[in-house]
Amino acid sequence: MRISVSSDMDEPVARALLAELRERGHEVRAHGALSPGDDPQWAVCSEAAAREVADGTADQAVVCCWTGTGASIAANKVPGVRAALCTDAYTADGARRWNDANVLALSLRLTSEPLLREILDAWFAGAPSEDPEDRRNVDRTGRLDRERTGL
Ligand SMILES: O=C[C@H](O)[C@H](O)[C@H](O)COP(=O)(O)O
Repeated sequence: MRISVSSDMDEPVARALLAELRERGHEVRAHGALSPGDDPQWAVCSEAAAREVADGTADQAVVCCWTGTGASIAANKVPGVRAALCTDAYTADGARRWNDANVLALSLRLTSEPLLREILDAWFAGAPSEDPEDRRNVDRTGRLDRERTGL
């Protein structure tokens, strides 16, 4: 899978995320503090990673900041993006299953390396639910994108 990764801080867990994704065979593109010369501000690098999902350059993205809040807010402003701030594996599984989330947001502060691996296991094992009610909910969030973009 092609995964865009952003972080506003060059923290050990963000480096571990890059390594873990590469070890799992993903093609990784880094943004922000993980890419020399990039603007590391969370609003900028999270948007850059999320836009790659929206335009099809990436299949998914993982966006990180200290709390995960700014990264998830910025990513969710990009039409077509459904970013989920996940602090545990159960939430990551639900985000893929029920919300068809295509961007994983992580807190650099809360996510230890073992927890990171659990979250990634659940995220990549999860597939979107085919339950019609779940689909209706996800589709309805697309209506908000259309309202904002006029498309
Ligand atoms: O939501 C925002 C994030 O948690 C940022 O990572 C945080 O604001 C970083 O703050 P500073 O750059 O002041 O350390």
